[in-house]
Amino acid sequence: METDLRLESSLWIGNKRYRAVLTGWHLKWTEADKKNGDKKTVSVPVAEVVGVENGRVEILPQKSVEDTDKDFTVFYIKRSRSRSTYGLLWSLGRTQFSCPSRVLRDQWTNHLRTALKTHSPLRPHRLLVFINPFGGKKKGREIYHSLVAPLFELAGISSHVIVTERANQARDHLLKKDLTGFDGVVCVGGDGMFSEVLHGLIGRTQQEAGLCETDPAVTLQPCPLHIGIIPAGSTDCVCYATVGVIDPVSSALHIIIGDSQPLDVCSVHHASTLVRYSVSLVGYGFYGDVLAESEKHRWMGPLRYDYSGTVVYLSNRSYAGIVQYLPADPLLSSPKDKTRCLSGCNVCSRSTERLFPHTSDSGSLYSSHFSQYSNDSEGEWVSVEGRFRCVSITCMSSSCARSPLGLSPSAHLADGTGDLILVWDTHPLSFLKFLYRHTSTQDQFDLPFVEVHRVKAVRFSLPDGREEEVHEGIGELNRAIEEREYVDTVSRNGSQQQLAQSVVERETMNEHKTVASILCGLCCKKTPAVSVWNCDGEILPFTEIFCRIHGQLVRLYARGIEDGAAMQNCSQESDKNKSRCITYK
Ligand SMILES: Nc1ncnc2c1ncn2[C@@H]1O[C@H](COP(=O)(O)OP(=O)(O)OP(=O)(O)O)[C@@H](O)[C@H]1O
Repeated sequence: METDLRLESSLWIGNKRYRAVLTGWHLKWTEADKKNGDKKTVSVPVAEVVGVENGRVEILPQKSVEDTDKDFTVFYIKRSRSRSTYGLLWSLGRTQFSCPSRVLRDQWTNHLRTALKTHSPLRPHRLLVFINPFGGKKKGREIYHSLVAPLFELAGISSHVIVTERANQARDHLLKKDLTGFDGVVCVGGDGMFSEVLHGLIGRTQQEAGLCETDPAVTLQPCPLHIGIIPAGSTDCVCYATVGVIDPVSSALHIIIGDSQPLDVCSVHHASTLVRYSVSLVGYGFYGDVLAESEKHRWMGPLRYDYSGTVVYLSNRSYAGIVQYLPADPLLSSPKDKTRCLSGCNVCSRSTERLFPHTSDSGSLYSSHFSQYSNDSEGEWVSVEGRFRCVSITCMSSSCARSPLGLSPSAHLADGTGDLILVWDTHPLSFLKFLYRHTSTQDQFDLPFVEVHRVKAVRFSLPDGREEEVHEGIGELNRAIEEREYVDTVSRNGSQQQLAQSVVERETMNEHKTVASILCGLCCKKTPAVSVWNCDGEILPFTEIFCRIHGQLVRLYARGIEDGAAMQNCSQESDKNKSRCITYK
């Protein structure tokens, strides 16, 4: 809805005269000296104005300022399509305006700056930035200083930058240090770096609330600080799934304008221990084996995943297990409804109302309504037992450049549920068909050996007697794994300090044997009895786990995937509350 007109005058861009109008919500300019039919209007939402500067200013690739009395420059978000990605790329648009007088120039810049404050209440002022200098191609520092810092400076954001010197430094900082005055935390790196920040912020929030995060029955408190991701890793899946592109400038612009995307988080427990948090994949069987295998070939770089995928596929394994799950309300959505969770998703918005029933303004979501956070009432658990090629739980579509629709194309980012995908033992060619469908638009769930369920919690256990089998004949391998510093890998950016205490110590030895048996299978070509869990790219030290989905536990500086086609479809609908979830082909 447009508010009252705020400012209108003639302005010049180059030697052309324009009629410029600033309403509460939009800055528009229309060429004045053209016939009505030929007039084109450029309209920029105030919420997407990045900054307003006096004079004729450029920012990228280098800052230059021509300080003139009658000019001002407006920076704003421009969108373009990228052939290789599903979402839209954002870049910095710039228009230099000339006014007839300095007084009018000052009026424009003051009005625009006031409009920005009024209409973008979630814009950050101060950010804590962690850069992993070793993530991906080791370009984190360069990416931040050349592409991101100039944009933050333009937007008036001050940042405290920490270049990490060791794994888990960001997590430990967030758990222990004073965070007063920060609006958000930015990680420059890949999914591992994001995971560190996720664990640190969730842990800190629960500490301050006096909640015991290890207890799976406890309803965790949402984090008050937003997380921004500047992609600079070798795997940037969380960024891809929440922004739609892997592009540091797009991500920086989402941070600057204070976009806010809630995200569900899955807590993974073993007995009374919190093992890890996950946002994308908790996978047993194929995905666990591929990760375990790839750890042996780190020297190959990202190619190790292709290599390990082939090795594991050829070893043709399935695993026995008991899966119990708590289904989500089928009336709200379904993993097979062929919709996509896109920016402004209606299912997620309705979930916000359900999870935080007394909140009307998302900006105040975490400040004043903690006590209103309500848990869905428990339903009936369902139990299945058999042999599985893989068991996967995902809180989001987990789309990535290789699998543009992801593991579960209709999963939602913030509806308080996860999707449980069960792939029963099947012929190798049928399993290959399932895997191949992830790279195309064919429905990977439309296969007789695949089940998918929308769930709130999942429990996985081994059939009686399996543990015995696991522990046979693995003494040698245990030693080999210790040499490979497996223990370090597991705890590298894993659970909080307080989690891995006595229970872990006692059980870890047994569980290492489980992992050993996997690696044993791969080296000795003997089929192991159990697989391992791959939790967002880390191997879990336990086989029997309990997973619970926590609705909208964190917020990212993102807005979900913007899709041009979807926006066009929706703009043709008259209903104000239309769904932004479109049908995919
Ligand atoms: N200074 C550092 N030295 C070593 N490791 C670090 C450092 N800073 C962060 N890490 C760790 O590096 C791991 C990988 O980082 P990141 O996700 O940024 O890059 P990546 O290339 O995508 O990694 P990967 O593909 O191996 O997950 C993270 O788990 C993080 O804990």
